[in-house]
Amino acid sequence: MKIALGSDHGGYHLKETIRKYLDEQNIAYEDFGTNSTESVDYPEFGMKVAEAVVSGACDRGILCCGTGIGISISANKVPGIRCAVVTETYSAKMSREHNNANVLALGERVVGAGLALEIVDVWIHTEFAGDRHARRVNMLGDIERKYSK
Ligand SMILES: O=C(CO)[C@H](O)[C@H](O)COP(=O)(O)O
Repeated sequence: MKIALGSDHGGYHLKETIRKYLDEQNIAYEDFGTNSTESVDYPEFGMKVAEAVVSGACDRGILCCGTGIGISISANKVPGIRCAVVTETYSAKMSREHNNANVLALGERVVGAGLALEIVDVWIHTEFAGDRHARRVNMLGDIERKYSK
């Protein structure tokens, strides 16, 4: 599995923590920045990670900003992305099992590093359950197609 990793300045430290975790776990990743705490705009990084996932260059994405919200909204603008903002491990598991979330968003100003890594661990190692959930996820694609030109 290859992870696309990205953040704005508000999520930079958490992204770095997750990057080190991925290194330790021998999980491949591509880091799309940002590379410091200098102020940047989260839509750029949400879009880059989302595009890496929908293109197939990466299998899934992990995004961090201050709250996880802005960067997740950015990613979810890219057709084919199902980005979930998660603050605890139950939702991390469900976002994979039920929603087949292909991008995880975390807020550095919301969750501590320890909890964030537990969330990442659960999220990476949980598979989509399919069955009735596949029908519902397919319906999300129908909504995208309805509103695309
Ligand atoms: O959480 C975020 C978006 O949802 C951003 O990280 C946050 O808005 C950045 O704020 P500031 O420019 O004040 O550091």
